[in-house]
Order: sequence, then C-alpha cells, then structure tokens
Amino acid sequence: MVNIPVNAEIQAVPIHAGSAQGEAAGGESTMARTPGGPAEFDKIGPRLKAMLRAARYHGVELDPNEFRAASAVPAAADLSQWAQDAGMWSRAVRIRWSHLLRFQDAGPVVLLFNDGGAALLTGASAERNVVFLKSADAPDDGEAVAIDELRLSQVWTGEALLLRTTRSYVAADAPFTLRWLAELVRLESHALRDITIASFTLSVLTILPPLIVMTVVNKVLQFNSISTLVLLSAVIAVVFAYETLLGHARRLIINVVGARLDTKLQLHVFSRLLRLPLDYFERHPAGETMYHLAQVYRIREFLTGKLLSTFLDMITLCVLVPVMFYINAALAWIVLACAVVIMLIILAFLRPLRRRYQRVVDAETWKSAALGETVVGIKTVKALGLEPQRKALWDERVAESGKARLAFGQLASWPQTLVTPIERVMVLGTMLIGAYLAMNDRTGYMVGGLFAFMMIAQRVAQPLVGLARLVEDYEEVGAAIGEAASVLNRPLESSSNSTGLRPRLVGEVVFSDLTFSYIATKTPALDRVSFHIPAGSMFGIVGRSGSGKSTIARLLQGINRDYSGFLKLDGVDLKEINLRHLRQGLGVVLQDNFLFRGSIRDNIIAGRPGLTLSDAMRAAHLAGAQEFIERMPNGYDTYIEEGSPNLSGGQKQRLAIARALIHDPTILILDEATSALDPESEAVVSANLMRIASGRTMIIVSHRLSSLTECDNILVMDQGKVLDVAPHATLLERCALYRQLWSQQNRHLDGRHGRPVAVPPRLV
Ligand SMILES: Nc1ncnc2c1ncn2[C@@H]1O[C@H](COP(=O)(O)OP(=O)(O)OP(=O)(O)O)[C@@H](O)[C@H]1O
Repeated sequence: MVNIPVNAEIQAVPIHAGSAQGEAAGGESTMARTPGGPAEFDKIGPRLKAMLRAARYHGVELDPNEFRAASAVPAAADLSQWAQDAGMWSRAVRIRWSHLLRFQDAGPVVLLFNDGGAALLTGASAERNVVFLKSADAPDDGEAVAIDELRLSQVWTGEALLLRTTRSYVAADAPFTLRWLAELVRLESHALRDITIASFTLSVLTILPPLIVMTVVNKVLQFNSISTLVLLSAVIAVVFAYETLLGHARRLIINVVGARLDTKLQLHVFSRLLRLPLDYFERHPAGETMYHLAQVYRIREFLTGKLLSTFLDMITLCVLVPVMFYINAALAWIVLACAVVIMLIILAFLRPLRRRYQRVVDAETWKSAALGETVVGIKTVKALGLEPQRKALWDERVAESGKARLAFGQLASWPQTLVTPIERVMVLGTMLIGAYLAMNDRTGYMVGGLFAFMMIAQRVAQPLVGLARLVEDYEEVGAAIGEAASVLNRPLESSSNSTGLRPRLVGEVVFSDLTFSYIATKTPALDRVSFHIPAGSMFGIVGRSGSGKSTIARLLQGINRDYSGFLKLDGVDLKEINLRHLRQGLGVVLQDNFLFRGSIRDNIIAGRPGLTLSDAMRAAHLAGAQEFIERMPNGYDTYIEEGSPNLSGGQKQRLAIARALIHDPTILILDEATSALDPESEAVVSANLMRIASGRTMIIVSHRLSSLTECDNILVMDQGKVLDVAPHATLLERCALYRQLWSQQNRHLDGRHGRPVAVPPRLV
C-alpha cells in the first residue's frame, strides 16, 4: 500500500510491496463477500476505501457489500461499475500527468497504484507542477501531500476514477413523468439525429418520382423524347436503390432505439417497484399494480411507434408542402384547409373521449384486481368452494369493462366517420378541381403537374391525418402515464439506497417512548412503548392477538418509519440507518414464508453474492433442515415450484429459517415462525434455537409461551402498551396476563388449573 505521509512536502513515497495486494485480495474480496457481516471501513482494502471517500464527498454512501470484483485486486472497471450501480456517474480512465494538473478544484479523483493501493487526488498546482494526494486512510481533516511527476510515476498505474452525482433526470429517484420520458428519448440524441437525416433525405427523394412523372407527361409524351426517357429511367433506378438502402438503415436504427428505450423503461420500472414501501403492497391488490405497470408498454409503443413516425412524417411534410405550393398553389390551399377541418373535428372530440377512456381504465383496473386476487387466493377459493362467487364477480367486472370499452369505441368512431370524407375530398376533390383547371389550361403543362400533385397530395394527406390522430393517441398515453405514475411515483421506502448511516451492528435494541399508528387508524398500534434488548440476548414478545407484537418486528425492519419516540439500534437512531444495510444485518422468518421457484440451494442462498453450497449446508444444518433435504431425491438440487407445494409446512419453515440464517444476521426475528408447525417440526426447530441464537440477538414473537421460556426476557404486550418485561419465572409471579395466558395454554397438563406444572421443552 502506498503510504502518503501527512504534513509532508514533496518527498519520496514509500512503497510496501505486496502488502496492499494481500490486503486487497484478503481484505476486500473476503469482506465484500463475507455473508451478512457489514464490511467495516477499517477492514476493507485501500481501493474500496478511496472510492468510499470520493463518493462520500458527493454525498453518496457506497456499500462495500455490493462490490463485485472479477479479480482479487479490484480493477478500475469494477470500481466504476460499483459507483454506477449506486446511481453515480463514474468513468475509469487512463490519463496523463498533464491532465492530472488540470484537476485543480474538482472533487476527489481516485488514482490506482501498481501495488493494488489507491489514493485520492484532491487538487493540483500547474505552477509548481505537483498534484495533491491524500491516502485513503488519512483523516478527513488531514492535509494532502504534494507529489511531483517523477514520484507519482513510480507508483501510479496511470488509471484514474472520476466520480460525480448524476445530473440526468433518468436517475433511479426521478419521478415517472412525461419530462422523464422526454429525457429518456433525448439521451438517444445520436441515433435520433441519424434517423432525422435519413428521413429528411428520404423525403427529398420522394419528391423525385412525382417530378419525373410530371416531366414524362409534359416532355416525353408531348415531344416523344426517347433520350429524356432513358435519362429519367436511370435517375429512377438510382433513386430507388438509394431509397431502399436508406429505408433499411432507418428501420434498423429505429429498432435499436426502440429496444434501448424499452430496456431502460423496464429496468427503471422494476427498480422503483422494488423500492415501494410494504404499505403500498398491503393496500393495493397485486392485479391492480400489474395492470397499471403494464401501461408502461403502451407508453413505449407510443414513443417508438406513433410519436417517432409522426415526427418523421413532419419532416416529410416540411419538404412536400412547399413543393405542393410550387406545383399548384390553389390546390395546395384546398389540401391545407381540409387538414385544418380534420384537426378541428378531432380536437372537438378530445374531452368527451378522455372522460370515456377514464371509465375504461377504471373498469380494467377493477377487472385486473379481481383476476389477481383469485389467482393469489386460489387455495382458499377451492377449499371453500367459492368458484361460483368468484365467477360471478369476474362476470360483473368483464361486463363493466366491456360496456366501458363499447361506449369509448362508439364515441371514438365518430371522428373517424367525419374525417374519412374530408380525407377523400383532400385527394379526389383536388383531382377533380385539378382536372377542371387542366382542361382550361392553355400551356399544356397542367396535365403533368396534376399527376405530380396527386402523387404528392396522397403523401401529404396521411401525415396530416396522422398528426391529428397523434393528439388523440396522446390522450390515451397521457392516461397510461398517469396510471403507471400512480404506482411508480409513490414515496419510496428511502430517498435513496445509497444514503444513510452504515454503523457496525452488534444487536442492541432500544425502544423509548415509541408511539405508532397505521395510516387511517384511530388507535395507535404501539402506545408509548419502551424496552431494552441487550446485544446477544434472546428476547420473547407475547400478548393477545392485535396487541402490537408484529408491529414491533415491522418497525425494527424499517418497514414503517413514521413513529414518534425513538428506536435505536446500537445507539444509532434507526431512521438514520441505510435501509439496505439495516436489512442485511437482519434475518426475518414469518409465519408464512414465500419460497421462490428454483432449487433448494438457490432458495437458501436467495441470490446473495459470494455464497456457496457449503454456506447453504451450514445454514440448513443450523435450521434443522439438513436431514430432510438430504433425504430428498436430488438433495440440495431438488426443484421447488412457486409456493412450494412439494414441501410440508414444517419443511418450508425450516428452509425459511436457513434462508434467514445464511448471511449470519446480527439480529434474527422469528415472527410466529413456529406457530403453525406440527409438534414434531416445532420440536426440531426449538431444539436448534440455542445454537441458532448463539452470537446474535434473537427476537421471538410467539403465541405459544412454551417456546419462550428460555428467553432472557419476555415482553408482555396488551393493546399496544407494554405490560411487563421480565424472565419467564418472574412474569409467572407478577404479571397477571402472562399467568393467565400460561395457564390457558397448559391447562391440559395441570389438573388443578392453577399453578403451572408443565415442563417447557428443553432447548438444546
Ligand atoms: N398494515 C396494517 N394496517 C392497518 N392496521 C394494522 C396493520 N397491521 C396491523 N394493524 C393493526 O395494528 C394493531 C396491532 O397489530 P399487530 O399485527 O402488531 O398485532 P399482533 O399482536 O402481532 O397480532 P397477532 O398476534 O394477531 O398477529 C391491530 O389492531 C391491527 O389491526
């Protein structure tokens, strides 16, 4: 690693050969991949450190756990990708000394060193011919060291990483609006420029055939000029060949632009969807969300289809309209007048059409919600024989949407009906008037001109009508943008995944005077709740149904953050902690856990980087799942379908526990995780609880008091308030509600219905 002495003027830079290599290889790659354990600043290698500091200067907190290295020593490209993934603008560049001298007041630039180290370039002085470097380890207020070209060249690879916050609207946090879409299109300006040039050229070429026809009629036919005919044939052949090639190239570019826009839109939509708060998904049916998001495809089709083709048609118009006036001004005015009338008709229908279309959107939303709900709840539908009711609901929703579509279609056909005769007048009317004018023309040139005009008028009519229709289509797309925005523009879970503190988590939890109410509820779910969970302890939460147990677990996961009072994790306010960092330190097992389609191994690893089969086996062993997995035909490669129908409830639950344990979380929350298990499965999980708990804070929410007796402390909740916190034995003595719950659950073991005699299961 290159050590840059603090408070030193120009001096030799000592190099500890190999040390950084080792640190980078050992420190970065293992830390970056260590399951769960948040990488600590001190333990990561110099290149990551330098990047963290440079990003911090721009207000962005990079996460070392998200760094993906292709090689042991982090390469410039990987580092740059890391910053880009966090939403920053970053480039890995190879630059010369003379360029370094230009970084006088820019933000820090990361310079990579030959030995795997790195430093921050914080400024430069062209007069003194030095740059100012700071070691990645130097304190924030430490002075930078002036280094000259010779000394830097001994250690520097010539590579630098430039970073800044992105200024583009096409950023992950930007709202989904027309402006955002326009910016998305603008980013394709090179391709659009090429398309425009090609279209303009093609438009110019379209003038030639009518002019040639005019010449053939006026000159060749009238004067029998064979040589002119031959020349015109040659021109036509060249024009056609050129037109064909250019048309092909234009289609190719349009295709590429379309695919790129499509990809960007889809990536953006999905990344925003994932960052919506859980609250949103709890309040909106899955079908509704999916329908709204499906509207994004209509927007994309509009952008790359109608909008683009109308834009190209406009180029054609700009070229053809002057030619039309050149050939015959009177006829040209007739065409323009017709176009204006068409435009007025379509504009008159816009408002009523918008209203009817809104009804279609509403009906479709309800229809999709019913479909989604039925698919998600199909087990309940079948079990309770609710098919007729669901069918009746579906029939009703389909009828409503059919009615709305019919009403819209009927109204939408009116402008079409009114526009068609005017379109005909535009073409045929001009022909008749043109023929009349030609008959009275004494020059003899009018006939050829009329042919040419007819050919051009046909080409002009289409774009003019298309332009009018674009306004109508825009209404629909405006509605589609509104629908997609109604999902995508909700407040996100955190302003950005790249902000917030990333403290080292130990597992101490403190609730102090915390009050929380769910939206649109009157009574608080938690009312001035205060308690303390020491790091590494086992903490139980009990209480009647609705007393606020799961709400405590939700707040700990940062699902809801709008509470009053304090919730601190290792002394840091939870609201200040980076959400992704927080959840990486947590493991959560719920009563009903969703397993994804894929192998058992994939489900346990759940796509976390750097984890292998042996990590999955270790977690499965800890969760008591190893034995049944090994008995399965394909062991860890056994395929699980969506919703895991081929696993029992107990097996599913143990897999979920293994999945929560694989990244070695600092805090493990079991929210009614064993409540629905059969006694045998529960016994297996309980038997492993102590082993699972070792080295971490365990929070167990449970109705079954017998599974909490080994806890260091048990919190008794009632109607959102803390009733008591104490170990099992103490609670039995002093907490009436706890005693009552205990005796209710163990009545069968105690004939006297009084003092508990049940022996809780031993946890081993
Ligand atoms: N998403 C939500 N939106 C609105 N209110 C909610 C929501 N979740 C819970 N509540 C309300 O908050 C209160 C506490 O609920 P919570 O789920 O925390 O209780 P609990 O003790 O875990 O209950 P149970 O043991 O039945 O799971 C209840 O009155 C419940 O109706």
